[in-house]
Amino acid sequence: MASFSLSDLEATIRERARSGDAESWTARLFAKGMDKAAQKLGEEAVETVIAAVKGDTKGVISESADLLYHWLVVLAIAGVSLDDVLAELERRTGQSGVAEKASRSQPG
Ligand SMILES: N=c1c2ncn([C@@H]3O[C@H](COP(=O)(O)OP(=O)(O)OP(=O)(O)O)[C@@H](O)[C@H]3O)c2ncn1[C@@H]1O[C@H](COP(=O)(O)O)[C@@H](O)[C@H]1O
Repeated sequence: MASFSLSDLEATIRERARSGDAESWTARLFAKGMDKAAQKLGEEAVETVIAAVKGDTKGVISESADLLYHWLVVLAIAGVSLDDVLAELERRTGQSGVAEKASRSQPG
């Protein structure tokens, strides 16, 4: 299991965005704004889909890494944190738990 987390990458992205470093892809993407970042996210999503459909395992891993990185950039520009998304996923888990219990208690 990798010791690196999406939370680590989110922190790196925020730090690089603040740096304004001309060599930093992250800083340059933030400077270009949401339209460019969202476009890159869409491209990486499509490239991931293509790799998956082709059965290209290495491609799926590499494109997924690009996808997650650009997804976190879009989240940051949108002012949304990884925690916000995880909280929503957690809420849904709770909801499905309630739905499952309800269906189990139904007769027949
Ligand atoms: N995980 C990534 C990461 N994944 C992808 N990319 C960059 O995303 C870019 C997009 O890939 P493309 O193949 O589409 O690039 P491109 O064809 O040059 O782009 P366009 O011409 O389409 O605009 C590439 O330049 C990659 O380097 C990333 N850039 C940075 N990170 C992380 O962010 C950290 C900070 O990076 P800097 O901001 O560059 O310091 C790094 O240490 C990494 O941890």
